[in-house]
Amino acid sequence: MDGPVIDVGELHCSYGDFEAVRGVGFDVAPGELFALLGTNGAGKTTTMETIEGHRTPDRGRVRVFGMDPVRDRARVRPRVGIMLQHSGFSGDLTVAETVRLWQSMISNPARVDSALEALNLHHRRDVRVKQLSGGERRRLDLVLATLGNPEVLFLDEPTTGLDPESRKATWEIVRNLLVAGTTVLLTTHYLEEAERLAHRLAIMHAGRIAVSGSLTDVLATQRARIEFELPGEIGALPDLTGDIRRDANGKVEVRTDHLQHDLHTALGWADEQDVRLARLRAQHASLDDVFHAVHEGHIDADDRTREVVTAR
Ligand SMILES: Nc1ncnc2c1ncn2[C@@H]1O[C@H](COP(=O)(O)OP(=O)(O)OP(=O)(O)O)[C@@H](O)[C@H]1O
Repeated sequence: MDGPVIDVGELHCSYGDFEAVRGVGFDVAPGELFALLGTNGAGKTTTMETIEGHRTPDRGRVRVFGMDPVRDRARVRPRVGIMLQHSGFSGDLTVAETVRLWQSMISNPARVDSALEALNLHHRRDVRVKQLSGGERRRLDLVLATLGNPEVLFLDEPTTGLDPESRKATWEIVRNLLVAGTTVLLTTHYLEEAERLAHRLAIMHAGRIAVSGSLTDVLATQRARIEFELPGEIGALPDLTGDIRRDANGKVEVRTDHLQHDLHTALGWADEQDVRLARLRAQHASLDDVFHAVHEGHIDADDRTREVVTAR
């Protein structure tokens, strides 16, 4: 389709007097994975549920395939797969019975066997759902969400509670879905998950998007860092473009917009002074740094200069 698959603008949602989502806006292009990150209670699930059509917003725009997910539910729902944080299936049914039950409720379902094989659950088909491990249960949730071959998949914390191997297996499945052209909206607390999977991402805090864009854009909102240690007898410091701080133990930290230039200068200075820069590290900002800055309020959604909007 032309235009975004998901289009959200100035979205506001409340629980009673409490406004949980305060003017959120983003769009997701066909075949793209967009990740919503954020602190606990930031409003990710509320935003997701509103786009899924489970909640009517106070105000703002929500469009999926250009349609209103609440008003046009009958036309939107068959094209969408949803993996909730907690699915409500009976634990007494076996895995195969659960998949068959779900299959009977949707149009265009995949075959039970191939769906279970894809997520390595085939050998567990006759086990009751309540006897599955947490990881197997999450994989079953993913089987159910993808059973109708959806064009758009909503994944709300799909790998929470999974061990590293199961998490990687889930990422592989999501990657295959992306290759097949599925559009994905993901919420996660795992920064690595967003780094590995997302084409674009947004970090939410207190109901707002603090920063959004491609990973490169988001990382560019924070300065790079150079760290080293100097012996106590060296009082001078190199003349760098970045901000330099030195603590009582001789540890030096530089925050800079010009990593390569300042690193070059620092190394030249060390040569001239004949000093060793012990424990030298130079690195661009990580997603963890950006997340921390958002959490600490150093990136504010109202500070529009910090918001990065990318043109695709
Ligand atoms: N049913 C509800 N009634 C009242 N307040 C709610 C309800 N559901 C969520 N909230 C509040 O709305 C805010 C946003 O919650 P939401 O679950 O959307 O955040 P989240 O970013 O998904 O959080 P988490 O990462 O912890 O899952 C939180 O302050 C939460 O306490």
